[in-house]
Amino acid sequence: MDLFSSDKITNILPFDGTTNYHGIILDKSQCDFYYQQLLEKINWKNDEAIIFGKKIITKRKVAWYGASKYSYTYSKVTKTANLWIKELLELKEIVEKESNETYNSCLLNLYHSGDEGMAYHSDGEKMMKKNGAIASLSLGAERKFSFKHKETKQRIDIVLERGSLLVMKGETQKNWLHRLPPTKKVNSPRINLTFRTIEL
Ligand SMILES: O=C(O)CCC(=O)C(=O)O
Ligand SMILES: [Fe+2]
Repeated sequence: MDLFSSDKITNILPFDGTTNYHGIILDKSQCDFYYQQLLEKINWKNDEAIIFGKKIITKRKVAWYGASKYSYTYSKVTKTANLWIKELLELKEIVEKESNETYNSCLLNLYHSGDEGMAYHSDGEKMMKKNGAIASLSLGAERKFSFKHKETKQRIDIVLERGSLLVMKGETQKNWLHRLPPTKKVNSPRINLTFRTIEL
């Protein structure tokens, strides 16, 4: 985190968690460069899960990367991490410096258009470090992102700008759900990267 960016970092949650919006941390040429590289080089796959005994295949594409071939089973489907590529290691370093945290894995999502989103959930999987920071970097189309408190149901909306960083930490996952709502207003793709720390 540099001296000049720290004053624009704000916790967007009113209580029960810390989610800092750092604003735009990548300039336009970095955004264009990494967006293209990731589109071409990432091992994108449609996500699969078994829900109520039925196989679900998402339109959104996903990929999981990390420092070793971590594997875990979620909704009866086993996933294995791909090994870091150069561009992800570069982005990881930028994000680690800006957030003052470290990460050992990254989940990537590719939303082809505003039709695709992600339903309310929290990211408290067993293999993730408890209350560990999750750093969300956005490339491509700007999208709205929403939080909903698990008890009070209070909602907080934010626009995730291209090249922006949002860092969820502390009790955010315990107390709040988040989602990427689908929207008719967006027709272009977005890539999101969430850097995380997993413990095996
Ligand atoms: O696409 C996003 O901004 C969020 C993705 C997300 O919540 C997740 O991968 O857990
Ligand atoms: Fe999430």
